[in-house]
Amino acid sequence: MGSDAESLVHVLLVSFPGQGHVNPLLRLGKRLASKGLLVTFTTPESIGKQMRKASNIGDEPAPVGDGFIRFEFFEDGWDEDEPRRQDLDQYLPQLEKVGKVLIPEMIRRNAERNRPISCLINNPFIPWVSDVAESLGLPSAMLWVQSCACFAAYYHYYHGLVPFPSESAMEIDVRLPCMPLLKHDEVPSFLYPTSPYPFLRRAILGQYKNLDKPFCILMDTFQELELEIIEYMSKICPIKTVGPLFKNPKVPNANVRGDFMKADDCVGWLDSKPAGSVVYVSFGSVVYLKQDQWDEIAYGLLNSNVNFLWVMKPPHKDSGYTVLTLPEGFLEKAGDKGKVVQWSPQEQVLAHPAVAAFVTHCGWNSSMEALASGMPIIAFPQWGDQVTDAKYLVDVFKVGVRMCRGEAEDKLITRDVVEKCLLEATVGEKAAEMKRNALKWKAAAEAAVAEGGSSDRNIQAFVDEVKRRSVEVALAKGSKSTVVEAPAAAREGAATNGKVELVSS
Ligand SMILES: O=c1ccn([C@@H]2O[C@H](COP(=O)(O)OP(=O)(O)O)[C@@H](O)[C@H]2O)c(=O)[nH]1
Ligand SMILES: O=C(O[C@@H]1O[C@H](CO)[C@@H](O)[C@H](O)[C@H]1O)c1ccc(O)c(O)c1
Repeated sequence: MGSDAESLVHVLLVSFPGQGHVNPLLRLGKRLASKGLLVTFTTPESIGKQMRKASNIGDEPAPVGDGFIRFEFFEDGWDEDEPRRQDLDQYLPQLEKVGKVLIPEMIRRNAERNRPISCLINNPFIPWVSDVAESLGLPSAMLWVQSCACFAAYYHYYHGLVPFPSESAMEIDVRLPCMPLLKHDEVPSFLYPTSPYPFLRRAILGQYKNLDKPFCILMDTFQELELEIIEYMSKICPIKTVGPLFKNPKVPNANVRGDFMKADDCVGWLDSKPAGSVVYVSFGSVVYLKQDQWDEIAYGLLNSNVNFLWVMKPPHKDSGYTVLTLPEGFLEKAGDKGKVVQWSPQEQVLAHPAVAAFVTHCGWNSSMEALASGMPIIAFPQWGDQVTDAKYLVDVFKVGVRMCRGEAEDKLITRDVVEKCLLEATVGEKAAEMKRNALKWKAAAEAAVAEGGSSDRNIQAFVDEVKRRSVEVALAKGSKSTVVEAPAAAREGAATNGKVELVSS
């Protein structure tokens, strides 16, 4: 590795191996690198393999702005074809067991190669990363990859601060400070007593058990979007909003991406369509609908007569899902009005002038990408944070219409409802109003990440703090020579050029 990269303060980003977790952490990594850090991104090799195949990940550190980003993956201890990876109840404990050994080894290896790590950053579901940091005397931070509203909901649940739906009172509404009243089915659904995903509730709440360890909780949201709840929770936790992370104003190294699948080409097709004429339909990387629901959506799309781009990702072979099919003759009937792909370049799609609205499962990444692209949505949430995000997108941010309330409702949304929602979001006064609101959020998002905006200031403050702490870490370890751009406070009385040189003892 070039000595340029070696002289930079080095942070290690450890990601849960899900697309909705890798994307925001990698985007954060690029942002930190652009501000002059050396960033190493790690996640299990099973995903590393997919990322290398689908994206442009080389062996050398990639230059990003003033810094660099590089990748190192770790083995999770299971065979390549192990089906238990699809069962988080079994996989999360395995990751913790292996990660607690391999991440310290990775940190030691990097120190031996003249790039000592000064800070660890993880995303939710793998809270043990802050235990690793603590055991090695390193500072850690956590990137929360959902909304601040969801963060607050989990926080109040974990500490038992307000009543939540329980077995004895399933349908109670939940009143949280600085938030609209949440109906029982608008609370993150992992908290329902009947949730079929208790392991995800445990995984998220594990993060709250460890919440005193990270010195900073970074959030992929922005001050202006969730003003009151961010101010409220910031008095309780060391929160810094840094989103929307996907909007990187200086577009540094757009080649570094973390897709698990190569995106199909659909931009040429979009180019051939009139402005505001296409509905984009995607349910993210994990949600998988039932065949009868898929059929209703297909007929709703045909009957509405809109142009559509529909993502139909294949299920993982060990997921237990059967492959969805399209109704007979569907593609012929749609003709050039419709295009079906396995994976899309979503950021490009949402920014495309042909796209009028987005049918989304309301994962937080998709929600932020839509908001920050000025894209009205049609909410089709299923579980977890998605049901809360849908509430906010429709009733608070006012950029969408609701097509369903979530998986727990167990209701087939018929083709008539699908058609009605598609038309409501694309034609008429309500559609125009949602578009105006969406464009306001787009402008606010751009201002937040622009130089001097709320998220940009927070990123800069975080980078300065990491650099300041790296000096402390190096002093405590009596480590090898590390040259850092000193933050203003540390510069007083220090060496020239705003640089501090620490020499090994
Ligand atoms: O065809 C697709 C579908 C999704 N995504 C990306 O995958 C991520 C999905 O994250 P989200 O939180 O929306 O949902 P999840 O997949 O985690 O449920 C987002 O960054 C999307 O831009 C994409 O690039 N192409
Ligand atoms: O939670 C999982 O994925 C998604 O994460 C996003 C960020 O937290 C969130 O906004 C979205 O709604 C989720 O779908 C996830 C769950 C289970 C699993 O096996 C995964 O690989 C990811």
